[in-house]
Amino acid sequence: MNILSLKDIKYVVDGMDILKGISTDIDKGDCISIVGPSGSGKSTLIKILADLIPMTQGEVLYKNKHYREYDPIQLRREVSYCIQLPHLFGYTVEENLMFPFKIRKEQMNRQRVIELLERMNLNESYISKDIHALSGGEKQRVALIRNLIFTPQILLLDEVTSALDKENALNIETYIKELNEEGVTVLWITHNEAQSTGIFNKRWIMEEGQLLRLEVIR
Ligand SMILES: Nc1ncnc2c1ncn2[C@@H]1O[C@H](COP(=O)(O)OP(=O)(O)OP(=O)(O)O)[C@@H](O)[C@H]1O
Repeated sequence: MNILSLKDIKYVVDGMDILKGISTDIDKGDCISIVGPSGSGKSTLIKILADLIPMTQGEVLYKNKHYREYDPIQLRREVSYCIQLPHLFGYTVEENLMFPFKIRKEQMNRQRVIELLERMNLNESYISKDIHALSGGEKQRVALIRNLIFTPQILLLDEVTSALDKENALNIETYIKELNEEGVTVLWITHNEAQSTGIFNKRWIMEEGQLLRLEVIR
């Protein structure tokens, strides 16, 4: 089943064609790695799919409906976006992990939070930690947990394991693979070609604002 359709997406800034008309379909359950040289437009495309920046021209359809037909809050719950240098707010890890519950007007499910912390190799004590005391890799993991407390339909990831050591990067990859097997569709910008879990079923190769090639891996 087709979950996302990209129709001739263009993005122009100051007369520069950053994205030059990208069209493709994404099936539910796809796990796609997006690769390409620096400046080829990978992050820009992901931000458009995350509904964070408006495209200059084109359409994105989610479950056959235009993005603009959805309530933006609902869309953000279903299409979740996580970046390399995530923004954590306030002072503590708890404030950040409480946020997804807060916007749903729910009490924090502490058990769920602990389960995810442990899954990401962080223990319960992290809940009360000051975010300013976290390493880059710990911040990346806290941000990822914030995105995954409520499982999204689509997960958009931009270099989310860049600050992690090999073991933690592999751990996250394994977890994302499990989510994918449960039906979450994943688009993941990664420079790490040696992803060892065989997680991806497709690869998009971008160059100069275009989708140069689409490879089917399995
Ligand atoms: N708002 C903007 N204003 C000016 N230039 C922009 C803007 N957004 C993107 N660009 C330019 O568009 C090009 C593509 O940027 P983008 O971040 O999407 O590339 P990328 O493939 O993700 O690169 P990297 O692998 O280095 O992260 C770059 O040259 C960037 O400088």
